[in-house]
Amino acid sequence: MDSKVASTSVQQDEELHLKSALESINNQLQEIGPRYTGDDFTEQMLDLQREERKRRLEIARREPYFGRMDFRECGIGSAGEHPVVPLYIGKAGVARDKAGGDPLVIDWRAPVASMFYSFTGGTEPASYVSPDGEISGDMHLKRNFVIRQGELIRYVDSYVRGQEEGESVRDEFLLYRLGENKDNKLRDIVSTIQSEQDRIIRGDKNGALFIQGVAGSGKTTVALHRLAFLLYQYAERIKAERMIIFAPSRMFLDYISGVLPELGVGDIGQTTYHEWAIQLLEHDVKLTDPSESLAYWFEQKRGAEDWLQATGRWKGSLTFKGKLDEAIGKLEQYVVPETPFFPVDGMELPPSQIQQWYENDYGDEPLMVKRDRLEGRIRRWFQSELKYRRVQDKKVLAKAKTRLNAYLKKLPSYSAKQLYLSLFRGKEALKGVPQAVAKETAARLRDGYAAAEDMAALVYIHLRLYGLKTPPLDHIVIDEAQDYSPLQLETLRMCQRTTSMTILGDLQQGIHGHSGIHSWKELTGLFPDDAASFFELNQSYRSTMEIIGFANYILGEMEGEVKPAVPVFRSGDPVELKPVSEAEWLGELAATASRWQERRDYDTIAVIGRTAAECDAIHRYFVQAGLSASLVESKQPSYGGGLTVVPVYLSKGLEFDAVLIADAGDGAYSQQNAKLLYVGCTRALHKLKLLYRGELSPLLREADRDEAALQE
Ligand SMILES: Nc1ncnc2c1ncn2[C@@H]1O[C@H](COP(=O)(O)OP(=O)(O)OP(=O)(O)O)[C@@H](O)[C@H]1O
Repeated sequence: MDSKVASTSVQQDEELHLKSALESINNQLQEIGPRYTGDDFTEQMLDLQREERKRRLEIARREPYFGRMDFRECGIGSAGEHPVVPLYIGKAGVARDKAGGDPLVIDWRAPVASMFYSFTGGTEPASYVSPDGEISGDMHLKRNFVIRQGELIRYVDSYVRGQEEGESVRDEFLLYRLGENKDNKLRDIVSTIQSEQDRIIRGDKNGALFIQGVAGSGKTTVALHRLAFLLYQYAERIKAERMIIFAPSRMFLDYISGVLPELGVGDIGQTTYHEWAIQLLEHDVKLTDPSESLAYWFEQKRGAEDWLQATGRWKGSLTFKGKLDEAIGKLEQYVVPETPFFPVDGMELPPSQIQQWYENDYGDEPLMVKRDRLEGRIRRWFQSELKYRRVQDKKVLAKAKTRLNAYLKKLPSYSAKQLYLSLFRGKEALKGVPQAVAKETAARLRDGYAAAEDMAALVYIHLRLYGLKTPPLDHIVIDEAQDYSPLQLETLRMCQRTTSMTILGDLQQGIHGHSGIHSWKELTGLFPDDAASFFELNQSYRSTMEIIGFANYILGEMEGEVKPAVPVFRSGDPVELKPVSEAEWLGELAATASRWQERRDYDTIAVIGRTAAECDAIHRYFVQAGLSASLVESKQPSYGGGLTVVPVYLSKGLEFDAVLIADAGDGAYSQQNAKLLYVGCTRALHKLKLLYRGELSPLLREADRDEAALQE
């Protein structure tokens, strides 16, 4: 048959199917009556179920499904050989009608839908694990749709049985999606999740799942989809309110804030480690301005000497945790006073009795909780003994009370801040800590402040002394985990009954090496072997082949083991590398940004500077030149898209259709700054241009020799 005729009739069939699906969804929505407002408990529960159904139908009304697969289950059913069944897959599952029956749309997280992602072609049987065991069969068709406002815009067959033509067709839909422009929010990828990503999304709930992924490999996106999957798969066992995402900044949280609602998931906590810590510490300390530390590390040139003196890695290490354990152990020795308690003559409470209560009655409770219970126990002993001895003389009673209060003062009572401060004070100050650091840390704490590098220690002490006062967390996601210390991760582990974490990052983007890890072993080592799994994502989906090829040259200049990113076969403009004189520099930046804005090819454009001071100057010039641009600063809660001027160290995690690196000269990026420059270049989806003043950065000399990759 003529393939054009065939595709016209497929288009018509799919349009008809879409029409009838939308009709069914609308009818079902109309049938859901108004909300129940009475007191009947059963009705209230039914109302909640109706609301949940309505929410799913509303998601489905916007885009009922994005994929179809035709599958024939192996074996013989009651009516003979199983037929080939078309299964439509969408963001939310929808029943065919109010009574249930066959699903009209299958939720992408359902076990059968996993084949849509795991099946990558060929005639081998496809299979999935259903609640009743493994089911296998033959895949006959895999089709992707783009549906907007109820209209079928496009469909692409990525697999048709009997017409396998290698892999090229399969990528067509992915390429179409990757070629789209992006706004200022990360989006869901349910329609194009790749099999390597799907394995992570559907990975086991228990244990710590680590993902090392190159820039643009979809780590953040995958982690968010995994949360949606876990909530669906373990609906009875985990709650959204007990899941939490840790991200590096408020701006980053705003950037990712759209994905979970698009996937129909709400109520998941989203925070930064430091904000969370301050809350856990009940605001007993304030965090010093993080922009001071950023300014220290990124605004001025830092050499090897500064790195050696940095205390962040030490304060986040397991050696330091050992010191904290020692201090807490010492404190524990003083909980039971050495002297007996004599409230009135002849009435004695010996330390051996108190010790016995302490050891036998309070189990594994945190130290200060045990101390408080002990205080209560002593008070009860005091009252009952006075009663038993019928002590009624007011003077004797008053004296006894004074003695009680004096005795109870002997039970040590410490906040995390006080205990931590005691480690840095006087002659007892921790050995191995340079005097200047001890002094500075103590002075800060006395003023009620703690630096970012002190937060994990404070949280650790607090949890050991007081325990977690909120319900334990069901699942934790840590994004940009290469910036975490082992002690930070340990504190989060203490907030769970059973470890269930998704920990993602990229060592090649570890620009906070003064405090973060240098090898994943530093974090994986916290878990027993059977409780940690490690995944690598080496394919980059964000950028064109040209951009990735260019950025890989920078990777080649990094110290230690590096893995080049593998691009998806998506070609775009060659990378541009252009020298400019000091006098031309700002004008050239403005002219390029303005040209890109006028062409309207890009929705988001970033001019990435080396420092905040440089960005400030560029932004002021742009404004004077009449360009509409926004400037990203360290404390900013969000960024608005369009043309943005951003310091490279704040651009981490974000992405832009077009990126202009303001100055890639050797004055801006020396050999030690490979990670920074790599982060900057890998923010670009479709277009990358770099200007440089003076000599080109040594990190780019190899790239500069590759004439084929560059545009003159
Ligand atoms: N399977 C996919 N289909 C379509 N787009 C994808 C897919 N995987 C990732 N992407 C896109 O690639 C881009 C990068 O994703 P994401 O930001 O999650 O990557 P990342 O690994 O966290 O990046 P980085 O470490 O550089 O910040 C996003 O635009 C995302 O939508």
